[in-house]
Amino acid sequence: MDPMHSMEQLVAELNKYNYHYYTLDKPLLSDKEYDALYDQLVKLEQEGGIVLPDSPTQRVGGELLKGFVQHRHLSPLWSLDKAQSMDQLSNWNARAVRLTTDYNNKHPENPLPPLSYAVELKFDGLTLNLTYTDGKLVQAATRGNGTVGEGILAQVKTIKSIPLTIPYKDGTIEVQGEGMMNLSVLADYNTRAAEPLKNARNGAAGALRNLNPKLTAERRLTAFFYNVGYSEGIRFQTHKEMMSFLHENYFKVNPFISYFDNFDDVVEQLEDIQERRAGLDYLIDGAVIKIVDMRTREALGYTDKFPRWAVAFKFEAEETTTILESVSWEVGRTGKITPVARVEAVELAGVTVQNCTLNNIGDIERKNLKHALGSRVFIRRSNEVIPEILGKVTEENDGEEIVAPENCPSCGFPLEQRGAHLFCNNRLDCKPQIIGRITHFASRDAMDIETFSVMTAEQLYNEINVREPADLYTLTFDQLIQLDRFGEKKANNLLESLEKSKERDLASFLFALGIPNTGKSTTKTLAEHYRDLHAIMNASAEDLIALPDVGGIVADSIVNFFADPFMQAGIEKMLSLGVQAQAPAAPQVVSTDSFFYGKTVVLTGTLYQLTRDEASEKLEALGAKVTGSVSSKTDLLIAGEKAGSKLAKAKQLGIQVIEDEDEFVRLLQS
Ligand SMILES: NC(=O)c1ccc[n+]([C@@H]2O[C@H](COP(=O)([O-])OP(=O)(O)OC[C@H]3O[C@@H](n4cnc5c(N)ncnc54)[C@H](O)[C@@H]3O)[C@@H](O)[C@H]2O)c1
Ligand SMILES: [Zn+2]
Repeated sequence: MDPMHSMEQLVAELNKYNYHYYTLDKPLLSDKEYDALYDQLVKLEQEGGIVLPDSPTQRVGGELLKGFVQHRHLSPLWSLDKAQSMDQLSNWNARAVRLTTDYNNKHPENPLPPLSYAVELKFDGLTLNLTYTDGKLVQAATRGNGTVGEGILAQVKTIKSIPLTIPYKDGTIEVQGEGMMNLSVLADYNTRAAEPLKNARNGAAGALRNLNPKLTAERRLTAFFYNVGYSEGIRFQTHKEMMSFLHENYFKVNPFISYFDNFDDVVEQLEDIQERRAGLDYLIDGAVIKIVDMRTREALGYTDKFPRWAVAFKFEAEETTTILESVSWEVGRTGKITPVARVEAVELAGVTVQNCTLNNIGDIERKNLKHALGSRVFIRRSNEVIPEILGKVTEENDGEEIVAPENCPSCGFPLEQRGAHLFCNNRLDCKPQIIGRITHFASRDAMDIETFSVMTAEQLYNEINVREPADLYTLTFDQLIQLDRFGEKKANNLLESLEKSKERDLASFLFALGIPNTGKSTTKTLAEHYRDLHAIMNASAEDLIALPDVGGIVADSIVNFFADPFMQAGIEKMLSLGVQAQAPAAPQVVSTDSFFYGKTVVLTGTLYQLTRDEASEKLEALGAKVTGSVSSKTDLLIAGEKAGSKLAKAKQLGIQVIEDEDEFVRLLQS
């Protein structure tokens, strides 16, 4: 195809995508795919030296929606130059260095200071421009095309963290930030929403560009501010000054901002942010590097589209689209049936994705995926979890139907729907459930039976009829030695590990039983409170609810589990075979002298002199309570290296933080 023709096609295509993304808030492809097409266009334009008049490379943002009043920004809002690799980033820096040197050669009497950089998170939400006159919020607008945006004052006023009045009363200013939906808020919203939101960015953008502010309020948005775009009465010399101004005027500014004199340190910080990304409660799609000195910013100036004094370093995308090929149904150890999707292989965040989770049949309905087989879907992968299907790209029901099974795919038993999930109730005779229960029983945090794996469980099931955890304790050397791949040594090792596991403590034993909805921390609470297996087996739901962290669902699950004669028999059998399930010795009376005594402590980040588990144990021995998340009840945060969102939150809440590991260790010993 001749270049002109492909350029026209690309422009048309990209403009269509822009319209769906910016104007309708309903993207037709992932950012990753969009960016690839966009880069292709930029390349053609550069090679051919021609730019079509309606090329998206020439404009910031999108078209305005009818129905909103327009707002002309007092100074234009810019897009950001992008770097997708370290090379591109170095090029950006080289240009900044060169322009500064040129300037200094021309103005030797008043040179610019050496370059220094601010590194901020690049929030992935909707740009907001707020206008304050004499201290009062008088307008709020989207970025629009950069010059004119849509007035969304009523919508923005529903964001509780945005101040309606500010102390600065010297005429008019405009400040810019990003309207966002926290991921925890999105998850919570989606558990109740008739139509779940596909992602937090669309959740925020859709809510803000909606004519009904009530809907905006329901989405419980938040906003981070990072720029003063226009001001009558105040000038800043540095970015730091500007950020202090925003902070002093009650704007929410992000705590992850750092300043560097050396470009190599900037690069290191980018890696650091990338590692923290998965721990943040909001979406970021990169980091923004800005030159700190305002006079230098003026000297470097702007291109048509963006400032030369800032650059966005884009991280690897976490979202893309692919084709949903088929769905299979897997049976878990509790009998829960999970739909697993097979998708057309696609690269995402550094790995090839082929399997995605669909959670449950309720989710398939809610996400409008019922007729999605063979269609294009959005998938998202964050951190190491298996990617999730977020929804269909188009709204039409143009795919084949995903048919939920009526019978267990493994044992054929009729399935029962409870809530959003399907269950196979044939617990005693459904192979994957049995294998799952036995494997879980043997796992590290449970009975910790060394060398035991799913394969062992299957082999024991197939060849020696092992049907429940209790059967493990009846195994004999003669039985094991007959098994495939079992030599004398392996058989003895397994028997020894089984023998050793009989001494596992009560909490681990309870966890090993695999009570539905009951995790490690709950079984620990149970063991510490009751200190006796039969007391727990006989506890009523009322008693259980009185314990910390035990709610109604968990209490019912525990009671139902122990009411089951099959479980009771299995437990008694294990006890008769020598399993002890003892509570640990009563806690030592601790001295109240320790610095940590009576404090609620959270550990985060990497420690080097001891593991986090060891640190927890020591803290507990000194009378501290160690918890997992930072809240207003936290007294102290121990932040090791690479601490992420917990550290930020603790700082926000004004909680005492120990960041120096040596000091922490010293306090443990004193
Ligand atoms: N999927 C689609 O169909 C589609 C269509 C169009 C655009 N897009 C996406 O949008 C991007 C282009 O959008 P753009 O031109 O607005 O650029 P951009 O969104 O990548 O960068 C500019 C914006 O960054 C925001 N920002 C966040 N944190 C900031 C900080 N700390 N300091 C300064 N600004 C900060 C600002 O709101 C600013 O407007 C593309 O890269 C693409 O990924 C996707
Ligand atoms: Zn079954």
